[in-house]
Amino acid sequence: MQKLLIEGGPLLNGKVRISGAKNSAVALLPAAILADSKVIIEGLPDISDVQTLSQLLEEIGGFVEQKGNTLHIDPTEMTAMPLPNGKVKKLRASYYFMGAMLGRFKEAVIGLPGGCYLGPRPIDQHIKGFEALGATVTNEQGAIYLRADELRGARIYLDVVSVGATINIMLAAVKAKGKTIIENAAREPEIIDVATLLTSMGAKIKGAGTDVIRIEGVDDLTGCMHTIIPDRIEAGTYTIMAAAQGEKVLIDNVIPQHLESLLAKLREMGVNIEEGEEQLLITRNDRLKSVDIKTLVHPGFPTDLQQPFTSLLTRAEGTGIVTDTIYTARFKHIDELRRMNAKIKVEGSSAIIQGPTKLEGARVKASDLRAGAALVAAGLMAEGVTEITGLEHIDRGYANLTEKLSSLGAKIWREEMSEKEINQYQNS
Ligand SMILES: CC(=O)N[C@H]1[C@@H](OP(=O)(O)OP(=O)(O)OC[C@H]2O[C@@H](n3ccc(=O)[nH]c3=O)[C@H](O)[C@@H]2O)O[C@H](CO)[C@@H](O)[C@@H]1O
Ligand SMILES: C=C(OP(=O)(O)O)C(=O)O
Repeated sequence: MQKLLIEGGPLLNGKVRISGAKNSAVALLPAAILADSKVIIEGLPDISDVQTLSQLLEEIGGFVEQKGNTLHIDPTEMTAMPLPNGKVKKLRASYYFMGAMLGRFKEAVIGLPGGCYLGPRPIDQHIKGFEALGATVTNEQGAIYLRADELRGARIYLDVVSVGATINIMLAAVKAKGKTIIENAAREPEIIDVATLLTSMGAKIKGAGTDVIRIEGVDDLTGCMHTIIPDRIEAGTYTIMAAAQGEKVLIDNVIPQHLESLLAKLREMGVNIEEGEEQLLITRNDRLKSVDIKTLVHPGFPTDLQQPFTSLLTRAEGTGIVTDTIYTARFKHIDELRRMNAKIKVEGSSAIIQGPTKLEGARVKASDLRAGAALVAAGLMAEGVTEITGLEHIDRGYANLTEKLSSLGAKIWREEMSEKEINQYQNS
């Protein structure tokens, strides 16, 4: 087990290339289950969520071959093998095996998903969708059992705008008989990316990226080749780090339109941003002003960037309020930032940040993926050395983080933890 060390202070300079989107990748891999021949996905991020999903595809009989960042998935020999335990608990997106296996085999047994603990993360809207399509769904000892004699298209109104439910229902509906309409659908770019892959496989989908998605079921889906979109959350994280501790940083392979809400807030703070077609250039402003943010469904401010944004606010002048309306308890990073001398209090679903404060290096723990990103951003700005444990969370979603930040001039490295440190970490 390793820990991450950062000696804060050096200003970041240079270019960082953004990897393929985690939240697309984790749906594209299970989507390959639906094809009757090889699916090739290019530009995948080098993260543990992708490795875990590849292993799950192999567990159900898929043949998966990795060539650099490209994955060749041959789904022809796959079966409806139950996956009640084990790797499915390691990540959130294992829930996409429900929709994809139901779509192909009309049955599936999948353990309840893991992933970042951000407060309760129910999947009732996924289940509502599967049931509307004709499936019987039961929860037995922590595993979801799904079965249908036939899937039939349906009109499904999501009570809560959910990324996972929107994609999962799409996966189950593309091979259902007749027409499915998903109303109050989520509009994240990753949903468009998954719809693009499914369309290349032969699915008939209209409206992905809007709040009404129409799907006309087809009998067969074939293999295809697909290139994944860039990760807007990784891009947003590096943009925040550049605003926090950059001199001149070029973020490459980004779709700026995917980050409009973040860029608007950064500009309001006084961050200098130049937008290119696929690049963002961030140059230093020593005096940033505090702002308030409220997370919302896309295209609002993403909850996944709220935590790193909190770290940035510690160096801005004035009081900033961060309110998370999607995950109202997503504040486990705050106690750790306080250890680093941040002046922050949590009230209900808001964190109130008083700046500017000079952060100080400390021993801190990443409780989840974006809490980890928040601590890395803080470590870059802090005086002295910050030691971060909980790297298994960071590795789920940030490809080559140490290498990328080192190439920008950060003093960052990984070290093996001693047995005593591992015990302390596991008991904390
Ligand atoms: C793998 C993946 O893509 N993860 C992302 C996805 O998670 P995920 O798909 O799990 O998040 P959802 O969009 O489903 O959740 C949004 C909100 O709806 C609620 N809800 C969701 C489903 C449901 O059946 N019932 C229900 O009440 C959730 O508790 C949450 O408050 O979107 C989140 C919100 O942008 C992001 O933080 C995650 O990074
Ligand atoms: C919450 C996240 O991921 P997951 O849904 O995979 O836990 C995230 O990417 O910030």
